[in-house]
Amino acid sequence: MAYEDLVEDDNVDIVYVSTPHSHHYPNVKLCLESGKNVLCEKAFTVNAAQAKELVQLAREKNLFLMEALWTRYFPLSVYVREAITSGRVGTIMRAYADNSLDLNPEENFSKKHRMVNPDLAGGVLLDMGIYSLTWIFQTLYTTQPLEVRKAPRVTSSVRKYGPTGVDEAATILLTFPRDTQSGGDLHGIATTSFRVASDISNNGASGPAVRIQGSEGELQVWPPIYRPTRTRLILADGTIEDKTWPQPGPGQGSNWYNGYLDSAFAEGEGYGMFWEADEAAMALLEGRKEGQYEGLDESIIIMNVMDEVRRQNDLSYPESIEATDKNRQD
Ligand SMILES: NC(=O)C1=CN([C@@H]2O[C@H](COP(=O)(O)OP(=O)(O)OC[C@H]3O[C@@H](n4cnc5c(N)ncnc54)[C@H](OP(=O)(O)O)[C@@H]3O)[C@@H](O)[C@H]2O)C=CC1
Ligand SMILES: O=C1OC[C@@H](O)[C@H](O)[C@H]1O
Repeated sequence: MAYEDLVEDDNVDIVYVSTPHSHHYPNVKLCLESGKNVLCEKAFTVNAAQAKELVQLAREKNLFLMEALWTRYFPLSVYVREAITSGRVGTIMRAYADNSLDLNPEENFSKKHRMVNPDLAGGVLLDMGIYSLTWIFQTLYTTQPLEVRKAPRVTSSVRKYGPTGVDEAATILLTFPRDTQSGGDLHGIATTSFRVASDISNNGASGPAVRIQGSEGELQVWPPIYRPTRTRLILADGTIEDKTWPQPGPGQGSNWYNGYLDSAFAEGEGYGMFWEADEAAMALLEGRKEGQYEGLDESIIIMNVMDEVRRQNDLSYPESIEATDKNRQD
């Protein structure tokens, strides 16, 4: 079925867009213009200008639009955010987050593969770095009262991938302004790489890949941070709270293949998208127009951060996929 036919179908309430990043903007736009609600995979768009235009369109048409950042909707993430907002770790001050998978890009990806192809907005930042930024944002930004949240300042370094010129590693320092009475500025360090691993052992031996530090304690999350299953809360009074968070699915050893890379990377579990899909369905039933754990304004701010990282490191995609219809007309 052609996408044009799909969006004309009266039986369709909502469309899940899961094409390569380069195609999110035109695909989402087609859906919204045809009156369809949309759940759109990460990274939301190629740049913030595209995200802003889609958000404006969704709001004008009173349609639901949400970035499908599945991690935000896991019970594990709800627990971590609540441990922060309830004050269990004291005044939150700093977070580190790493999402690195030693993917050996030369071996695993042809130059045309969406992970490394600039024409499809390939590169580590939009595909994997988005998860490191998600952890920094959902702990240091989303946990602050809405009215005091401020976009971060950004300093970054990027290493490029020789064969195609996209980014293969990024290190981002984020400073979130916060008033002195509430604890002052917060620092976040987000890292991502195709060439080293958050957990080289693949069994947790490398330790946590997210650390969230407050005045009274620390929260830790074990990799992979896009779909974590293990947390530890350590408090200054000696408390240690270990938890595991099973993901629904056929289970390790089932030989179930998640469709990503070769069988060496089969994950054996993967129904975790249930939670974000459920959120989208609940929003439609309740008449909400955004996801409750990452609003559209926050998705735009995160796209702004990635734009800034690319600007600082002289990284751009072809104009044909950076453009918006608005800036094409100007
Ligand atoms: N949340 C998660 O865990 C994951 C999220 N993702 C995200 O999902 C999205 C898709 O990733 P993935 O499934 O790996 O992508 P694929 O490369 O497998 O493409 C998905 C679909 O997009 C369409 N497509 C692919 N290439 C092109 C192209 N050059 N031009 C037009 N359409 C194309 C095809 O749809 P058709 O058959 O209809 O033509 C294809 O089946 C990305 O945003 C990615 O970041 C990916 C993996 C895991
Ligand atoms: O979104 C994703 O999460 C799972 C990873 O394996 C993959 O790189 C990425 O696209």
